[in-house]
Amino acid sequence: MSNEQAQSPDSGYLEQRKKLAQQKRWVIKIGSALLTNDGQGLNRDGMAAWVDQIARLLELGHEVVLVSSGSVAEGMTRLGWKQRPDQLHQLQAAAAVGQMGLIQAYETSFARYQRSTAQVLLTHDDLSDRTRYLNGRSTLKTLLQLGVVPIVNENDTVVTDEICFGDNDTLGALVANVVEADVLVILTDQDGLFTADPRTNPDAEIIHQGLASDERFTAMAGGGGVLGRGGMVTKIRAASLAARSGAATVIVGGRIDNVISRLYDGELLGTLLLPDKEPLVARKQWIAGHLQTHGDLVLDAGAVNALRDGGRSLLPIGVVAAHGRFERGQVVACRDEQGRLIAKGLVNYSSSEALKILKTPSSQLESVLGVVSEPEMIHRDNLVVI
Ligand SMILES: Nc1ncnc2c1ncn2[C@@H]1O[C@H](COP(=O)(O)OP(=O)(O)O)[C@@H](O)[C@H]1O
Ligand SMILES: N[C@@H](CCC(=O)OP(=O)(O)O)C(=O)O
Repeated sequence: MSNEQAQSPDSGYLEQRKKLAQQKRWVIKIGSALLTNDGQGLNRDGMAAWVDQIARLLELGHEVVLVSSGSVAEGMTRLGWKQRPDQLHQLQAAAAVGQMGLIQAYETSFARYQRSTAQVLLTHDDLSDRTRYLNGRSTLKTLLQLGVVPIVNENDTVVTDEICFGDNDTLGALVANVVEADVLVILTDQDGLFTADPRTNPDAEIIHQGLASDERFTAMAGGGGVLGRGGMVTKIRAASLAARSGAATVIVGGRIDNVISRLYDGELLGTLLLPDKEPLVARKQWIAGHLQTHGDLVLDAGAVNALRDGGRSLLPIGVVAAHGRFERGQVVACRDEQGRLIAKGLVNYSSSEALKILKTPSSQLESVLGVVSEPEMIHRDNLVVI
């Protein structure tokens, strides 16, 4: 979605909203705070109402991937647990039990419209591995072509970071990148992003529109509630991740009557965060989407400038230190000497080789390493400046 109007806050809000109806591929993320009926199992009425609206979008020729939380809460109900357990393996067990109920509820609800659903359980690591990423992408795209609604959640049985943090927002953004969605809708328990957390600041005002990269929003965003836990911080970060593949993000209250349909009809609801840079090609999105990198390269000031301003490759001569263990072809973070993240990229040398060629001119690589495959530490085609 284009951002021409994003810079002029007073004009064009409604113009931008009208464009939502033209967006073909939607990723809709429904958060725990909404799905879990204040901890008493799934909010089935809410789910049925969102499904009604999604069915309308599908009927109108749009494609929808649903990213849904709620497995832990449903699992707790099925297991008769009143309190969210502290122990990780119990949370994971609850998620495994509850995922059944979650999928059953969606399956039944979409069946009213003769729509099939598909369960897709992913981890961030799956999306960091190039082969799994490509497999995941083709499966999701095939499901969309078949008119099936993929319902994505984290694979909580095998990962622990996300379940602790309670963050499906990032997963929603990564899925938006994978399927190259046009719009990411994040349904939550507040009407949108406010100037401060409205739970503690009754005077806070809603932000109608902005740029996904605007760092002021991160400062306004606080953590989450009891059931959902990532809070607004993860939603803002998700908007900026989604923007990398050109998707606009709407953060909006899922309890607003007919919210998805009304957004589609161009009503000024929630917060629209627009992408403000050209979308990255798919390979670069995949690199940028890596939340965990395999190691760090520390760059001198000249190398930082060459990457930032010159769009150049990273040469070994500009690398002053290498940390961590990585292999050729893995994603590493590039930092300046103060530790700030500058870029991420696919490295041409393993960590042991990289340590041997720190600050080395490309012409001398062969004498140090014996053989030289590439003169660059990271080629610019494999580098994303952050
Ligand atoms: N600036 C803000 N604007 C709106 N909500 C905010 C803000 N800062 C923090 N929040 C909190 O974020 C919560 C939503 O996030 P979260 O609890 O993780 O929900 P979900 O399960 O939908 O992801 C809200 O209940 C709200 O209290
Ligand atoms: N994957 C887990 C937790 C994910 C979660 O709570 O995320 P969020 O909805 O962003 O607060 C679940 O389905 O319960």
